[in-house]
Amino acid sequence: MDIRFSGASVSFGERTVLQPLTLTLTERRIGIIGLNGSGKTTFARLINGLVKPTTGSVSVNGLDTVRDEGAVLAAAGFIFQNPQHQIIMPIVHEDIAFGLKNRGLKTDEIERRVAAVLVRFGIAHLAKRRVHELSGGETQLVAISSIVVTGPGILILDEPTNQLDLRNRRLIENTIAGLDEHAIVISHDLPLIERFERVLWFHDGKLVGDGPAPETIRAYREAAEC
Ligand SMILES: Nc1ncnc2c1ncn2[C@@H]1O[C@H](COP(=O)(O)OP(=O)(O)OP(=O)(O)O)[C@@H](O)[C@H]1O
Repeated sequence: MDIRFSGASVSFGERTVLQPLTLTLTERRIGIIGLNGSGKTTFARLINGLVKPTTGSVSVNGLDTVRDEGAVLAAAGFIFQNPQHQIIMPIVHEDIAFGLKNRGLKTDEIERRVAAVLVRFGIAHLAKRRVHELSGGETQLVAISSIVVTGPGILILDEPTNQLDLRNRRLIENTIAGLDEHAIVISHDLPLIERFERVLWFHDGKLVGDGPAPETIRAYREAAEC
């Protein structure tokens, strides 16, 4: 993974919500922390081109998020804060197959890939269930599966343990730890990211901390006085 921000900033109208940023991301596990409204989601959305830089540029494995929009979307999958918002089909199996059907894959290839991902995430028994009847943790696993099945090398997860109980939170924590893909995780759940190789801390649209997880989390806790 090679993600490069070169003087990338984001403004909405007159308001700059992310100050110009130049950095390279290569680590397998990267956490993003900061108070509400500090720019975390905007930063993460820049990576897969859901938000375009107002100044500068962002590239993913040499692909520019503006020029090579489709290829960037395929390389970096985004799992939204509320997985309900990204689930499109009513049945688990159909939802996981949806992205592959859209890409025009043959039926047997779709079946093979969906079956593999269901087994990989331990949800084969849920294949025929209605998505809206699943628990929070199960829904999150379906959302992750629906993205992973399309084969991105990078996963961006926006508050994946938000509103999960302790058991489901642990399930998602273990799932993230076991991912073969690179993972960039936005979280207010600091223990979730405490073993990550690198943590970025945003405050008021500025990157104010960037380093190994223990140091960055400690500085963030001290600043937030909690
Ligand atoms: N499309 C948009 N139009 C206008 N302002 C926006 C837009 N998207 C985000 N913002 C503003 O940019 C700022 C940063 O938002 P962002 O969602 O990146 O923060 P965050 O750190 O992810 O917050 P949270 O922890 O609450 O999810 C906020 O003030 C938000 O209101």
